[in-house]
Amino acid sequence: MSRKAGDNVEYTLRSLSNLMGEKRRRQAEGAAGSGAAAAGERSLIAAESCSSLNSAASGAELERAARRQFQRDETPGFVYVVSVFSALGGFLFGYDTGVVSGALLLLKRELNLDALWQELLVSGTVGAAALSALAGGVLNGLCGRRPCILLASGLFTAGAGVLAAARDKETLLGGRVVVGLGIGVASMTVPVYIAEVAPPHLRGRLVTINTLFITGGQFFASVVDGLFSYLVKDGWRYMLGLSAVPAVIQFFGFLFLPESPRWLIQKGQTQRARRILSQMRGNQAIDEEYDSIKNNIEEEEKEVGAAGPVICRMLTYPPTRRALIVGCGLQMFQQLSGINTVMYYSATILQMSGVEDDRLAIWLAALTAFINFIFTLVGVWLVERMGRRKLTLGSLAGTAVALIILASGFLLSAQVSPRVTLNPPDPSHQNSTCTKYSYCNGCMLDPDCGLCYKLNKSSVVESSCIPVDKHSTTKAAWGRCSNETIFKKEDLFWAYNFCPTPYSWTALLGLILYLVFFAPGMGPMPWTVNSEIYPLWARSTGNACSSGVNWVFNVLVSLTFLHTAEYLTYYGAFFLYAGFAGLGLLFIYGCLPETKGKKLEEIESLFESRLCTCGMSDSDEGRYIEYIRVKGSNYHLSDNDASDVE
Ligand SMILES: O[C@H]1[C@H](O)[C@@H](O)[C@H](O)[C@@H](O)[C@H]1O
Repeated sequence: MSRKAGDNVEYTLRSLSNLMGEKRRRQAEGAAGSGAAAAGERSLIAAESCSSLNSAASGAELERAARRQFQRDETPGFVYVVSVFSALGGFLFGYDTGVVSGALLLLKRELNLDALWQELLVSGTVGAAALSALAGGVLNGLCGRRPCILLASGLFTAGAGVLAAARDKETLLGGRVVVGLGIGVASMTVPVYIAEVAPPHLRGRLVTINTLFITGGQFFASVVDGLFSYLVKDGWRYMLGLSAVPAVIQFFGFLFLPESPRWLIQKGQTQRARRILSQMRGNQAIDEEYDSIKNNIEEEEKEVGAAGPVICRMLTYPPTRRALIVGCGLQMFQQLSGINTVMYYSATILQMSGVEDDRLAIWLAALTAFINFIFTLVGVWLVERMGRRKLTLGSLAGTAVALIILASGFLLSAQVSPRVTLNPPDPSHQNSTCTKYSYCNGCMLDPDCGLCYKLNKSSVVESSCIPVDKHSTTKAAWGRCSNETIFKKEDLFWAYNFCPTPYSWTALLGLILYLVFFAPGMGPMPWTVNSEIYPLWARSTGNACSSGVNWVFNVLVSLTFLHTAEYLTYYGAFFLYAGFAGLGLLFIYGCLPETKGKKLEEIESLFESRLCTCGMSDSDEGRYIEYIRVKGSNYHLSDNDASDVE
């Protein structure tokens, strides 16, 4: 299972430099100079390895030369093409989850949607994604990754068509459910597929590109929402239908793209697997990789047996049980840190900070999505440099601090919440709860009310808490703030969901910091790590479970946010998420091992020791043991993993 067991490869050079850890390694590399850089030919490296094996400096030279040679064995463009086409699934996941907020603004007017229907259209998709992610595990195992990606793009296309042509809300719900089914299958299949075709040294980066596409899809959706919000009639048809374009491109692209070679080997289709593997590896010989995958599968079958449902085998076999706990835990903490409420709530946070205009708020929300996207790009850059563990820990620590700042912003705003000074009589004589609030804070937390006020310099004057218009939250149901054009001319303001205070910028700062920290690590790493921690026989099921957990917590957090805010107030809700982020930090510190650079077949060995003992072995991080094969046809710079010592 681990490399120890499955290795039948002859190594003629072992570079062992654990004496002074990473620092010393760098010094040695620096001293190697440019002489070694020229040593590119394999034979030359082999010759050098014989004459200078005992010298640490020469060892470093060889190491460097081999590294250069290895890097020259360029990964063929084909791997990138395959990854980008698969990541279109991530783009559609991001687009379809992101676009709905803008579409709803138009839909609720045109189709007269009440709150329940709006909720159904949002959570119908996420709920369907949760179910299909779980079912996707079985499909992936039986039919392979490629048919699942084709199925997902088919569902995306069909869903987009239904949505664009919908005449009533029931059809809309049907379309949203179909799209959700596509999202679920894509979210669990794409990371697995990319991880299986990528070479180890690029795997983290390529899988993280999928999350870059998710956040790219969310950003693109917010721009489309902004643009089509000007098209009041039928604008939503374009918003919801546009996703058919990337879906069709992905579908046709994948008709010509190959199945995962690892899945093929598992199914005994070895000739096809060899052919695809050599297409993916270009000028690098594939024997070693092929053998190691094959040996690994055979050993897995011997060790775990093939009887019973995969999930039962996973739960009874300690290494996969531990991997599953780590994978699901990561996905759970990703959602419990509140990313989707922060994104969803960004427009309001921006309004709190003084952005009065609705359209401007939509565009600024697009800016929020852009920050999420750009900082995911930072994650793509960092993942192979810092490794998964450090990146995730750093990201979650920053996220927790940002949540505390965000919550403090709301807390300060609540404490200086303006008083309600006017109490105009309700012309409809309907008893409304709004009149009972004497501070803006209470008024803002009631989803039926908003504050109508004037500003004297920067202080709120002549304020009243009035019921919100049933069809649009941008105005009051009656009174001074019920006609947008008139009240804006009269220097009146309408605040729904927020209170105007001088501390609102703290929340804005918290929001920006949140995205800056969350996006490079906690956003992509749960997907990336899950794509690599399970052995082949358990990979589909493991990813199905963890993606399911992601979607279930996504629904839970989004659906409970408004209630949580009502009971705990906004700052309470964000303090709660900060608490979850704190727990997540402990979990990740204790339980997440480093998987950077390892072959998928080697990762299982990381879960052989007791669960959550990773923090204890942190001191080993400076230790560096590396095998480099210099004789034979493959150079695989292997891992800095002490468990490889024979
Ligand atoms: O990794 C992604 C990403 O961070 C998205 O921005 C978020 O909306 C998803 O829920 C999450 O799974």
